[in-house]
Amino acid sequence: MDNIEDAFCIVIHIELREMNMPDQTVSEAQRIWSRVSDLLLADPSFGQREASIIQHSVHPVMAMDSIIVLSVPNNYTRNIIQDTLHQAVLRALNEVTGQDMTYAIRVMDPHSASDDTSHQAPAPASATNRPDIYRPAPQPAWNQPRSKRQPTLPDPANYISESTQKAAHEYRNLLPDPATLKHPDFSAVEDEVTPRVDQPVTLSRNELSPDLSADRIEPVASPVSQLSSSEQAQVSAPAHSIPVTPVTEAIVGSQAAGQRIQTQQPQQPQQTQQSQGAVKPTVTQANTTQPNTSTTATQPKAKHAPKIDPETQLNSEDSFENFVPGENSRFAYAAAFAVSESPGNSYNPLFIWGDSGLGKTHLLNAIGNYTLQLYPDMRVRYVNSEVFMNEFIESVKTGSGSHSTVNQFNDKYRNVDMLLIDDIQFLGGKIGTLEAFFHTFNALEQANKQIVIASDVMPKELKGFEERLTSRFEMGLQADLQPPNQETRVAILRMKLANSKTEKQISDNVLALIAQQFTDNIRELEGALTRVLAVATLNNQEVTMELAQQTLQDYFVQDVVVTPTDIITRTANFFGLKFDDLVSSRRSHRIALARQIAMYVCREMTGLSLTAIGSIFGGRDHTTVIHAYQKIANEMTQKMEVYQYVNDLTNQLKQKGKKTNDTEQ
Ligand SMILES: Nc1ncnc2c1ncn2[C@@H]1O[C@H](COP(=O)(O)OP(=O)(O)OP(=O)(O)O)[C@@H](O)[C@H]1O
Repeated sequence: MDNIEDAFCIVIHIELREMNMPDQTVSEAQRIWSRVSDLLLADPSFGQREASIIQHSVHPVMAMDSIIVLSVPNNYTRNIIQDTLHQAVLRALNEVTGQDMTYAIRVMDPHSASDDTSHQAPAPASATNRPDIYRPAPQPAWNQPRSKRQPTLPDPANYISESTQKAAHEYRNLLPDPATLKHPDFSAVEDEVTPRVDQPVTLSRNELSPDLSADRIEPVASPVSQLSSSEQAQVSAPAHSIPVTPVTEAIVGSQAAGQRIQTQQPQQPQQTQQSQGAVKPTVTQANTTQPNTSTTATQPKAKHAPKIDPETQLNSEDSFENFVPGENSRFAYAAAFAVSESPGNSYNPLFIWGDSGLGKTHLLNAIGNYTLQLYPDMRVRYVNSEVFMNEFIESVKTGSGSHSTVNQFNDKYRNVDMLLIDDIQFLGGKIGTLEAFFHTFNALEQANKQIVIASDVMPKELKGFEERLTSRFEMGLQADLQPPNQETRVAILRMKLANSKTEKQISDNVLALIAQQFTDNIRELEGALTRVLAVATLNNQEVTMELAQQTLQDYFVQDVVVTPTDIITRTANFFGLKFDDLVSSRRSHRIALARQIAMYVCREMTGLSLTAIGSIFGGRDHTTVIHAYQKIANEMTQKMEVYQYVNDLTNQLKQKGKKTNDTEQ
């Protein structure tokens, strides 16, 4: 019998006989499978993933006549056996038994039969009486040593739609065999895995905040002296000083995204006439697209605030389900999916890189969220590298380098099963933090814990990183994200529209028009959709081509120089506030609204990371920025004045940016 499907039919008959299944059929199956798996594991053509499946995920149930019944935990495992191991299993069975033997697979989780009921044998009535045979092994915690782990993958169908799963598995053939990837040799660093805090740590110059002049830097004692100069500056900065150190670094980094940003500490703006009192924003939109206060358009339902899990720091809103894979991102998407399904086993580290706004953070969060759905016991942590650095420096600062605080930091990032680190490029030249990250990386890699890294450039283009680290990044799988093509951009817009909860319809022509104008950055694409929806909703109009064209006319002029200082200054002026109000901790309604609008515009116009924006606004957390961004995006479609503030502010900034450009040319 060479058709595996026939075997499944036979299994149904076998199942009926299982109630009286003689024990020797069980031991016979175990004997056969043990030898078959030895043969398979000796085959060098199989990768880590297959080896792991053979060793841990396949359990012999019984052998009878010329069939062996194997149980696997889920459809995913079954598919891999059928797709990549089928012929080899048949060959090995024949070799071991000396006869034309075949196999049948039973998927243990009954729910996972959803996509193949024709193949699925019903659970035998005797199953509950034969726990050693029919029940899956107890679900172990993921922090157990790897050798003791049992398969725990529940049915993905419980968490993710069939179409998403199908797409991810379809693209999987784009991925290389994990076994072909080189893996780092850790022998050289074994002794160093836990850095000693009593040894000098060097902080590099660029870990110093550029706006902190050297004479402001107080002498620091060991182990602070082990940090780079910019890290030292942060350590020695008085608690009340403005937490700008990481921000300025990020700002410099953001130039890659085509923005020119000031790095010095923003000056308090001159009091202008405008800033003496509240200034009503000037309306600059053409009449047809002006939000109309007198109309009561259908209000979209308020989008709930993003949920950032305090423990994992994952944003629950970013999933594989709401990520639209296109030609530009299929490889990264498939790799991300594979890593979620088989963390630590397939591609480690996974290095995702691409320009701003192309979905790196989204994929990182999707990996974390999906992994936790599949493996609820796993310890997953998302961190932006700026936060990583701040926490590292804080650990040195708080305990004056004592073992306890540094160890707490180490524990936090080493005692995880999956570390997702975003914007790694930010650590360039931060010698002390890079050292800490190097050891974290090694500790995790050695323990087969999954590491996923996001960056705006590929490993070998990372600036300020030692070769020992970039070479490690290169040893996993690198997956890039490119700007999406027109078709994918339209698909993304369609999905964002569906998820926006607005009741407005937008024709394909209009979606195509928006997609044509925003080609390089999906965040901008989303921003454009938000504006078009806002104007239509507030005017109670349909979204016509004309309305869309007019709304987007001047939206995001290319090559405009916009700095956070400009944005904060102008927003403060708009609201009759001072620059300092927006970066202060004050929370009056007016200040909070102005601050949220300024954060929204910063996110849209500067390409700064969430963490960088949070730091600029008085050291706020990145989750505050996400909240502000989504709140304002939502309110723009509901409140005319919010739309106008944002629109006028953007127009003013663009005008100023253009002038600056013109002067410089
Ligand atoms: N393929 C996609 N499908 C749906 N939404 C996407 C896709 N790619 C990106 N997005 C959305 O675009 C926005 C920007 O994505 P994200 O923040 O992940 O980009 P990024 O590459 O991390 O940018 P940055 O480097 O500036 O932080 C997010 O709202 C994200 O949900």
